[in-house]
Amino acid sequence: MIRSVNVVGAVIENHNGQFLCALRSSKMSMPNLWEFPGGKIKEGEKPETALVREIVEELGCTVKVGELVASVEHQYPEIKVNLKTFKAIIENGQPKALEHSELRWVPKGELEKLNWAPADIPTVNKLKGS
Ligand SMILES: Nc1nc2c([nH]c(=O)n2[C@H]2C[C@H](O)[C@@H](COP(=O)(O)OP(=O)(O)OP(=O)(O)O)O2)c(=O)[nH]1
Repeated sequence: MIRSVNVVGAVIENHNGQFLCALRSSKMSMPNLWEFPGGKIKEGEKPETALVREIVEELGCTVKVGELVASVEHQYPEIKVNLKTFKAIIENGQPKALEHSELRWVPKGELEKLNWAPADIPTVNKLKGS
């Protein structure tokens, strides 16, 4: 059976034009790859609601979700990921790496130097060209 998951990721930009990048920990699936923080959408949940929930769980802060950046279907060897990334701004709190091994603010010109989860590349390319 083809396994597929619907996933949301947050593109969070700060006032210096840097983007919040998160390194998946060695305990997560796809370990040691950079991603946009977020996670799986639950059955019946709106993508925007899922993103707010996941950011509280992973970063301990609340965000306001904005426009869609990219919608990507990526087939990994064992799973198909449907990833939607959204712009988001922090409303309350400071992001903390509650589940990731590292958080890093990266200017857009340096985003492509990170070792990204492959499904994230179209989002990185859109930001680079924006
Ligand atoms: N969160 C997130 N996941 C991504 C991105 N790119 C990408 O390929 N993925 C993949 C990794 C995982 O296979 C899946 C998301 O799973 P996850 O482990 O982050 O989600 P979750 O927190 O809801 O998971 P769980 O621990 O509840 O099972 O999507 C991304 O930018 N953000």
